[in-house]
Amino acid sequence: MPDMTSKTDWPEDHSPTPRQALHLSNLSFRWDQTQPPISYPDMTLNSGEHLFLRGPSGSGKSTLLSLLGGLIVPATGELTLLGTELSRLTNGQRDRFRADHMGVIFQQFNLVPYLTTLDNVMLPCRLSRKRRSRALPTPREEAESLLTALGIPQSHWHRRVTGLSVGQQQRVAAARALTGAPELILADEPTSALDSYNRDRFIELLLGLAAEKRSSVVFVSHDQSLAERFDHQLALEVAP
Ligand SMILES: Nc1ncnc2c1ncn2[C@@H]1O[C@H](COP(=O)(O)OP(=O)(O)OP(=O)(O)O)[C@@H](O)[C@H]1O
Repeated sequence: MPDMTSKTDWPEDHSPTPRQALHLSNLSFRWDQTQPPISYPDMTLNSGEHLFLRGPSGSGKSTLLSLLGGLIVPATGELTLLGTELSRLTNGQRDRFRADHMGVIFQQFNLVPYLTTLDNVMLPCRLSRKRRSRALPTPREEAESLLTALGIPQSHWHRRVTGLSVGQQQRVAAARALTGAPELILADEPTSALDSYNRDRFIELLLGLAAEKRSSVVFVSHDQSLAERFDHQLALEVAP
């Protein structure tokens, strides 16, 4: 059985932000006919709440992030993000939806190697007018304040991002995910390369900045000790 726990009550919401960040109903996905489908428990995450997603290798954590990111479409069921049922969108509309509403932090960070640190952080604002309009006071100033908050020295801002350490690149990826206040941040094992001090500090910063921007975080990790920092947990199991 999935383990879903809720520790917080959602405060009264007077903003125009949709109340539900995500809702899964009867969701399943099949990579190919030789494998059993991966089935996901029904769940709802309210706007601004954070979800810790865990489960053994092969249980479908990364597959769920790909479904949430609209990179693949479900075999059955519904996946509703911010009130929009993703499978009703065309491929192009899903790409636009992702650019407008989601920040992603993957294990390999996916930073653009020939761009500077600052240009990497501002990239989502170049790709989405919505993100640009929410990057306050300006995309550049927001990028600078995120980099400062995440402890990236100013001397690194105009360097190619590949010149930064792995831990620094990871924080640049977090700044890029947060820029333009997307409603949903998807993070796939972003702390796997860090020692426990830097891991704790990174999560504190990520959740603190996400709270400022009222973004929901879906965070995948094998590290159960991190779970208590999240509003909800979802435990997946490998299909029999
Ligand atoms: N691109 C793919 N093509 C075919 N099968 C895939 C693909 N990606 C994942 N799978 C299969 O789907 C299942 C779930 O994989 P997934 O990567 O989602 O698990 P995970 O829980 O993220 O694992 P890990 O903790 O090892 O990253 C596995 O059986 C895997 O082999």
